[in-house]
Amino acid sequence: MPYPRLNETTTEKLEQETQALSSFGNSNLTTLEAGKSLSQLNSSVTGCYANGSVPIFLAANDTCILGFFCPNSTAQQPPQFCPPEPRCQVSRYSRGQCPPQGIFEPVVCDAGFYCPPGGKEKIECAKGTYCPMGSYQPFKCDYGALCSSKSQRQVVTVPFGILIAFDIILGLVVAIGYAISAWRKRRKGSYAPVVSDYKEAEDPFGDDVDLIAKPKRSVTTVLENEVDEDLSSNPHFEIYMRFIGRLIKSKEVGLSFEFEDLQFEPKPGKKILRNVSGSIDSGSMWAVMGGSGAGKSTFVNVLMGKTKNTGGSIKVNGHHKDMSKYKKLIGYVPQDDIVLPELTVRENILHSARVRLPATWRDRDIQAFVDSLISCIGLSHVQHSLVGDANKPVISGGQRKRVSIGMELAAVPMAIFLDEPTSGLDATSASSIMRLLRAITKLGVTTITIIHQPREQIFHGFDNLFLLGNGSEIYAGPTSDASTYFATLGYILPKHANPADTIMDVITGNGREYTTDLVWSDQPVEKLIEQWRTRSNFGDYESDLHLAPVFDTSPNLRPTPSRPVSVISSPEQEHILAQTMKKRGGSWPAQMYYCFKRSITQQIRNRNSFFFEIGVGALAGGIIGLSAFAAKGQLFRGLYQKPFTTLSSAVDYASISQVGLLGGMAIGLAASAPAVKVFGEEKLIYARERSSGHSSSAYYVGKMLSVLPRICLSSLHFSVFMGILATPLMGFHQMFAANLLYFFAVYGLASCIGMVVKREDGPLLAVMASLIIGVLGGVAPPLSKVKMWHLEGLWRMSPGVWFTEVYVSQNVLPLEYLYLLDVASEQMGFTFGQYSLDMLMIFAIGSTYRVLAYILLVTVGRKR
Ligand SMILES: Nc1ncnc2c1ncn2[C@@H]1O[C@H](COP(=O)(O)OP(=O)(O)OP(=O)(O)O)[C@@H](O)[C@H]1O
Repeated sequence: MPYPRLNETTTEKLEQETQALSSFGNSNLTTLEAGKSLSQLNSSVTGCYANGSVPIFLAANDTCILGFFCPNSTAQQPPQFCPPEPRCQVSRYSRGQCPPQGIFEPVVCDAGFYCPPGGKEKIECAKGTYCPMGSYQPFKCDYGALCSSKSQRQVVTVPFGILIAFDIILGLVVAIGYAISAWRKRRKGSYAPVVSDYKEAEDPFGDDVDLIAKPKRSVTTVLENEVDEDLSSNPHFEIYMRFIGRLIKSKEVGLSFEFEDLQFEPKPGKKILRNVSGSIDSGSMWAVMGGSGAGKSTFVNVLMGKTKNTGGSIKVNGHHKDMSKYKKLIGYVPQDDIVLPELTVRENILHSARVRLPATWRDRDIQAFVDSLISCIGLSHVQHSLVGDANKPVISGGQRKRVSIGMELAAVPMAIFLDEPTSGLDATSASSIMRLLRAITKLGVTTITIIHQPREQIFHGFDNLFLLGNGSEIYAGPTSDASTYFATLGYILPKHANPADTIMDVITGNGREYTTDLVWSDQPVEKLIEQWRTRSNFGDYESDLHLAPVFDTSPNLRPTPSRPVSVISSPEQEHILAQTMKKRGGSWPAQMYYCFKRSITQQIRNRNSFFFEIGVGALAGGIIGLSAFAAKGQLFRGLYQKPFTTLSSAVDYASISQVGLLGGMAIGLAASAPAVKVFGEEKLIYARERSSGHSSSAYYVGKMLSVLPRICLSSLHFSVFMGILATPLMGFHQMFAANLLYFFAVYGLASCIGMVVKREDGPLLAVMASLIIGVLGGVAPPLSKVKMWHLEGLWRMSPGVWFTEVYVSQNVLPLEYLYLLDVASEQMGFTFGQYSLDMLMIFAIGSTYRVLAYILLVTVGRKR
């Protein structure tokens, strides 16, 4: 609305009003800037439109503060405030503006215009600039922003262009990635060439033998004399064995275990392992058998150092050592298949090989080794298939089990523990896996396998048996002696039945049908244990029974020469072992890189969740932007600067704080659920890798870096849509940076939650936690109130409060000349003008979450 300039009509009106004012009496006149005496004011002309309205002089001279339009005031007629008409008052309280109530009343410069200092002019905002309400000079629009003439806000377009470009690039990268992987799959269909590369040389790594003298039994000797025919006919098997020969040069540097009176009693009175003693020679193959709940897994876990024994002792190579020291040389195939479902069979095994084999191996060799291993475990035809999981299976359960075994074999451990490796496998696959294990045992690898119901052929493949019942040892010794031993106890194992089944019946207390009337008719498990402890009957009955050998040696399995179960380790061998351990495992940067790469692959394979997260970010930004769209960028209104404070409308401290609050909460919603999965879904795989010597920090850093592109993209989508619609005054780069840091913090927080809660509870709890830090943004309850409660410190521990402070501060500071910001700051509780500190604190809190997440990762991983 054009403001009336002095003309004849208004002059007349003013004169009338002046007279009326004189008749009213001068006592009604007041000034805010008491620069004038009443006599001076008497001589002034008042210009309120409403009859009888008495103006308040706002200044003693023609003062017009920045951002105001004072077209009519002069030195003689200083700016005045006229008491507003009721309708004007309502308008000021609700919309924040009302036309001037008098001719000398200043008015804040209209949006879309700017009023240069002095306030005498109101100029249209030119194209390429924008003028929010109360501008005294135009704000320059960012490059490419939509700013027509008379714009009161800028609509940024460059970030939108960047976003589209990123999305196109992302789409192309994904498409190219798929094309490459499809091409690789086709190419890898016949990967035979690597075989010929390695087959011809007797020892392709000859000079690499820096650890030990020649092996007792060379790979060639084993290959020629001690391997079952069906294995040796596979050309890949030879390659595989030669690779193993590269690492395991001699039986003397293998791992042997001696244990005495091993006990595990997690709580008083609950004995899981009771005084288990024995020894396991290096390069021997043991089967651990017993009924369900007999303590087999516990025994193996204690032996490996995964579970701390509560009594007894374990020696490795004759020395009392911390078992965790040997983790790089020990392989463990858990009962459950802990594999990454988003990776292919080959990728799972290759990752394990890359991370655990010596850093000196060339990647080409590692790949060739993995190819040969995959062939040996019968997975060549599915090597490029995704592993999948129980919910979305891609390969069969038996194949997944073989992947799990392959991941350990790929590390060429010196001792391998397997918890029911054949469960879920068909008889042929089970035999083939056990043959492979037997072959590597002959090269010096100690193999300890928990096994249920092995078929007869597999049973005979074990050199030794360890039988457990109720946590106690029932038998430990050569498999071939077991029949004799049980005979001494009065059990005759039928010749044509599977001895494994018969033994299981006996040691679980169901062996009545195999008893002779020579001795006891039936023996409870306790009796068997007692017999084993005393062992006196063994010798007594042996000669009387004249037992024919019960176990036939399978024609497919060659007997292993029996060895004395004793271990002597020389200082030289200890040194060799120490050197071996040092050399095992990829370097830290390599491990980190492989984890990073693997995680990126997982994200690409999980593209739906990736795109969903980005889409939710865009949607959340768009919704918040829409909610503020109608305000046209005017998200704050404070009290005007002195001396025009009296002209102030109702303040609006809520809009911009709410944008900050909603922004924080929306980021929490968009980011927390996917973030919780980053580590939460992989706790088991991490624990498995960690127990095999994988660096925790390399894993963590690799994972963390891999989600940074995702965080950036989500933040960009969120910021662009919010920025375009809400058009806040703060620069886009500042808004993006704040959002990015807040995404970073939420990811950290959600990672912590994911570490400690159950997988299924993670997303919900992470969302709740991120909403809580958002609510602690200092908006409701306002930070000023929180300060009164002396709880500001608590609030300041949340990134939400710093984040909201950035939003509020950066949106009000450009209008600092117009509004009383110290009053606003006091009312709201926020401190303005500490952008760097605010950003630093969001980053610091986010980083603290990250450090906490790392500590939790290591702690939780250690417990598993
Ligand atoms: N840390 C522990 N705290 C309490 N009880 C435990 C603990 N570890 C194992 N147990 C209990 O000890 C018993 C033996 O468990 P373990 O897993 O060793 O048996 P298992 O012989 O491997 O059985 P299965 O063949 O069924 O896998 C079980 O009853 C198990 O619940």
